[in-house]
Amino acid sequence: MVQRQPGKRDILTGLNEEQVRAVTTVAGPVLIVAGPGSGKTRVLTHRVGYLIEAGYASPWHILAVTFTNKAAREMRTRLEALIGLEQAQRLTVGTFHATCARILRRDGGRIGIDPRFTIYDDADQLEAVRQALKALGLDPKQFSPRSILSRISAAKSQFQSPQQFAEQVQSYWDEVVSRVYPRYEEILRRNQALDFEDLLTETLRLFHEHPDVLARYQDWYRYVLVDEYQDTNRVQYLLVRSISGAHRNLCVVGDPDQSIYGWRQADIRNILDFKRDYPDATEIHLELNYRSTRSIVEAADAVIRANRLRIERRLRTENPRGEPIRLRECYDEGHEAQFVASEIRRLTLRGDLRYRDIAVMYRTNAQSRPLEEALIRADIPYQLIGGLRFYERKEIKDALALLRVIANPNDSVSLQRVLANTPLGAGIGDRTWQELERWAALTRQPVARGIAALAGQSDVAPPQISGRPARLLAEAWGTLQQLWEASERLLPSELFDLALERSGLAQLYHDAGDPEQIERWENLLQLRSVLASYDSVGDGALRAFLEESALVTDADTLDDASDQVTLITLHAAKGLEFPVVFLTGVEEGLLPHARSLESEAQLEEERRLFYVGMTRARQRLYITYTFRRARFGAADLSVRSRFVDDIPVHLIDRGDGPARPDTSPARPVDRRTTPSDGASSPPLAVGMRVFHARFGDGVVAEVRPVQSDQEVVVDFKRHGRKTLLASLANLTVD
Ligand SMILES: Nc1ncnc2c1ncn2[C@@H]1O[C@H](COP(=O)(O)OP(=O)(O)OP(=O)(O)O)[C@@H](O)[C@H]1O
Ligand SMILES: [Mg+2]
Repeated sequence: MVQRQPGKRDILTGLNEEQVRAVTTVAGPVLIVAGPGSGKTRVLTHRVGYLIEAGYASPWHILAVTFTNKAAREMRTRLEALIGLEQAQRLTVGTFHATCARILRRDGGRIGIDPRFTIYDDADQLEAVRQALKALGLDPKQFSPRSILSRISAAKSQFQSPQQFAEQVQSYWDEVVSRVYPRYEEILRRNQALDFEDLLTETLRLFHEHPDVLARYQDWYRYVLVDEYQDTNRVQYLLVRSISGAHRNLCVVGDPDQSIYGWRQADIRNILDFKRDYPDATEIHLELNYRSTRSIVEAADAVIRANRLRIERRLRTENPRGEPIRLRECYDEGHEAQFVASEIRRLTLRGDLRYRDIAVMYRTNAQSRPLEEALIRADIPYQLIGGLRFYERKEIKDALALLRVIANPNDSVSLQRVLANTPLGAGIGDRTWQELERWAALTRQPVARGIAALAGQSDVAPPQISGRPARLLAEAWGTLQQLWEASERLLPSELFDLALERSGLAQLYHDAGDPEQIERWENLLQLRSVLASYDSVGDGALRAFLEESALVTDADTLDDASDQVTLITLHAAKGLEFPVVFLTGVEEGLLPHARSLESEAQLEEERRLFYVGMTRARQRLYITYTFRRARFGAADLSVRSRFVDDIPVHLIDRGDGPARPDTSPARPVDRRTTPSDGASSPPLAVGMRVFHARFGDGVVAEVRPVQSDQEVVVDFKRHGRKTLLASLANLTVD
């Protein structure tokens, strides 16, 4: 096949002067700091193309690090168009985690890591914490495994060993964590598993202990490029510095104003310190935003300028002014969702916009539910990013656990899952499992070995299990052995079929009649088609597949091909762009999130998050907030986010009055008199004594006109100060 090989010129066309400089300054360290939509990612991609086309490097000498697998795939696709498929395939483009996993598979043996190691994803890690808690006799219901895990992950990413962590314990909570942490590590080691933190820290340890290995990678990756550099943490920073240490051809791009992963130990100093660590670095600023209309750019600029901890920089664009930013107050979250759905309907009916051009964003995952309901009711197709993902469904996890056990028999967490959830383990109860675990902890051997001993295939003293459970375990072991043997000769998709059949999963789901089971079977078939795409990979195909599936991050489920509205959290939306963006729930307590209200630094991070959301929009930006919102089961009055106040009024369109709930009979709206329905509300004035059904007696402190209604601030005797909408509050005047 003859491929069109574009030359240098092609790679530089369509770039502005500064972008060309960023692409062609190939030697030495380069720092590109620029605002959203200024072409940072585009520059990085073209730079890779340029290095190859201009003859500076062969594809295999280039390492490009992206923030998500999705971003990696996108970059690769663009490069295929720029430099041809063959060249693009030889590049290393991936996330930190994927890159490190590859390095450890190859060279981890030098520091005692079995190349067949399993990668524990978030759910596996939580399960390991749960197991550790149980082993310590602590109740997972009392000590949130999620919080413990995030504390452990934080410690690990700061190189704190369990011992070091224990030495600096200061609270009761830390004390609990310090007991769980070593157990957690032990469980991972016993299962030959690495968590996400390990992938990075173990790679660093490998480099540190074996300089010859590091030297090999340094020589290999002569050109290193990193996107979204502002969100790298300390460990990632050290990795980048090590790998690029010899040639120093390191190019990083980022935007300190978009640093939103502080809670995951991202360290904004990495970008600020770059110049100190590389005093000879070429620094390039990209000035122009190509993504958004002038209204959006000016509004976003005004919002971010209110942060104090930032380098003064102006965002500007030559794009047309476009439409104003649409700010809408809605009655509650149901009404907000209705408003979003009806706007989407309106926009798409006009014909120039498709569903996939539209994204609805929110601060927390839980906010997606009413939105989903409204979209379903309006018959609008959508995809949810970061909800219950495909890979988190039970049947998928079960099948994956089975495949993992086949790839690595010593992975006890997966083995337990297989025995607990598939017909393979039918009849094997908790008691049996507890004994196996006790045995494993005592002998410091993988559980698999205990089972092998029961089946008469290992010389170690077997666990104390006899009778029917022992027989069942031995049988299951026999089946697994057949699968191990088969895995040597079968293609991934063939192995999948065999594994599903032998484990009984196929019969369980396929032969079942009810729709839910059929849906599960369909999901399994979908998984099979993913596996089939690895059939052509050759040796190590199964492992490559398991690797990818463990590393899929939230943003990776985004499927560009389908015409669907995207529902996504602000965190996952980083780096993406959409013609139309709805930012919903822009309220105090949500954005900024309640947890961030106490510290200035966290408040600033929340503001950056809002800024990231605003700057995803190309043509139209909606900002919505509610008058009241159900939180923790009870409806609470909401206050519009302070961030909105920083948008210059002339850029805003508030619509004509508060957006009105649609009182169609399809969804009866309780108590939903529209605010303009003010006839029943008494005239209120400051100083009046009033009574409210829920809050009791109070005195009016303030009255403000809002569109066609009044906002009343009342000091209640028992419940303190509340802000109410006059037409809805049903206040009785004394
Ligand atoms: N010189 C240019 N001419 C035309 N369009 C451009 C140019 N540079 C960038 N763009 C377009 O502008 C948009 C934003 O570019 P890109 O995604 O690379 O920005 P970014 O700086 O990486 O943004 P973010 O900070 O949000 O990740 C893209 O659609 C890109 O194709
Ligand atoms: Mg980008």
